[in-house]
Amino acid sequence: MKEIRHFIDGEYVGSASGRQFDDIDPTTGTVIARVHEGGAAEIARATAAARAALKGEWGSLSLERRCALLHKVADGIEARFEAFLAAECEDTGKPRSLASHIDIPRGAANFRIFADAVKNVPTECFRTDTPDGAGALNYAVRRPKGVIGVISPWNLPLLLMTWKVGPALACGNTVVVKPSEETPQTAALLGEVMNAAGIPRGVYNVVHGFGPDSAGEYLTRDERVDAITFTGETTTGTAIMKAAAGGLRDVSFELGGKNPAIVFADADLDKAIEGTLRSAFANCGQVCLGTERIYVERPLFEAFVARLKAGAEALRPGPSHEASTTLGPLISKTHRDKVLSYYRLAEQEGARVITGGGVPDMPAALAGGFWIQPTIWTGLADDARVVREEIFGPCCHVRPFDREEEAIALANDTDYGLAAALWTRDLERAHRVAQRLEAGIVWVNSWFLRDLRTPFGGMKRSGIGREGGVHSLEFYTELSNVCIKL
Ligand SMILES: NC(=O)c1ccc[n+]([C@@H]2O[C@H](COP(=O)([O-])OP(=O)(O)OC[C@H]3O[C@@H](n4cnc5c(N)ncnc54)[C@H](O)[C@@H]3O)[C@@H](O)[C@H]2O)c1
Ligand SMILES: O=C/C=C/C=C(\O)C(=O)O
Repeated sequence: MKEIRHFIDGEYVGSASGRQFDDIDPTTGTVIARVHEGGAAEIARATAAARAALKGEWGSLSLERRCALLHKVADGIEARFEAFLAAECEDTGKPRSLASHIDIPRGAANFRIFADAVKNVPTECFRTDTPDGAGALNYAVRRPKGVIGVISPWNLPLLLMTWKVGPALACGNTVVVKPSEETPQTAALLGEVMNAAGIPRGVYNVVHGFGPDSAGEYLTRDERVDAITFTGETTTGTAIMKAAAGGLRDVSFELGGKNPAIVFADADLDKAIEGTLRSAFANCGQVCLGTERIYVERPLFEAFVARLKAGAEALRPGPSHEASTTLGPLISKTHRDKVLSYYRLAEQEGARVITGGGVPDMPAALAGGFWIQPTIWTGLADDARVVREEIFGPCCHVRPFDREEEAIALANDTDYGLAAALWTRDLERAHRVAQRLEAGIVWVNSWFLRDLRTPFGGMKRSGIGREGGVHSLEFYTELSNVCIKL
């Protein structure tokens, strides 16, 4: 049985308590590894190592050298592409075709983009007039924030963890990562790549465990942590904010969503269907940017629903490695029970089930997996819980609209504000509507098309702050202003 240990101060270590938990394969429900559960002792060791590294070789490296090392980390991920791909697919059950195009390549990209950005983003300088006429110079300088606590979710484990670790290290910080208890493997594997790349010990640390009363909560309360960057559920964000408040630690939150798509009658139907099938069902609907509410202009509504139904029913559940697999399972039995409870709720709330609504028949070898049918509903009221609450599964509700103003009001009628998609050939309308949608990211005639230099994050209950490009540098550094009297 594989054993997954913490990575602290450049070494793999077990838990002082000896406590361990199971890592489960979501395609079969079988145990694939035993994982050490970190507690206060492991968090203390990791944060001490991270603090010490700031004062050691890492803290005195030149910017050029630090960025060169981060490119070597990216090289290391690419050199061990198959190992990362196998680990990610084993932990999540997602199709290899998905992880090989999205998750693992972005693991490397998240180091490269910030190793380059940090060298090319200027800080401001002002020449200031003074009464004596000699003037003064005011210029800003960036310094690392210190030790960053990184808490990441299970849906895109390597991508979302490195989306935080990349910029944090590029800015000269050190990190303590608490990956999701559901998906420990790629965070652990990255420790080997860090050592091989020559990243000094203590710069990258990983402590496995859960949230409350476990590694996650201890990390958010540790006095040696200077800031917390978290990706996960909105309710968890609230708990972390309370824990971080004690030490007045800065937070960056990427939280939940209930993202809308608006499809106008003039949209390219083929493109709108292709994009919406991905945004509703990719990663078995476990993407925070995914679409769970779809609004279609009435003349196109019936045709759109029919095409979406056909696309959903063409998805093939199966093991990650099979090329024919286009739909993986949900991450856990607990999460599947949650999504199935919404499937039942939808019918109680009066939904018309266009397709799905249950669990597919799977071959005996996969019968223990957390499989679920992609599901499409129509006919629900705008205040139905299924239309308002994040489900985080392969399901969506489709509703017709008649006027542009109505579509904007419906799309914005949510407590969240993470992402939105808009499909129309009328570019004036695209600009007009996109700028009125209350979402951090709006895609027009596309979805999940990512430029890592752009601001990324949500408003309302979808998050605090933006990361991406210069926005990550804003969070992972402290700015000082120096005023020189000339
Ligand atoms: N906005 C984004 O970019 C984004 C991206 C991916 C996922 N998400 C959201 O994440 C959720 C799914 O992921 P999840 O189920 O892993 O989320 P989650 O909030 O249950 O857990 C996320 C991480 O937080 C840890 N955690 C839980 N409680 C904690 C606590 N009290 N203190 C410290 N750590 C704690 C977990 O162990 C895990 O590592 C969905 O709501 C999804 O929308 C958002
Ligand atoms: O499930 C949510 C996906 C988030 C994706 C990113 O954070 C990204 O593409 O940088």
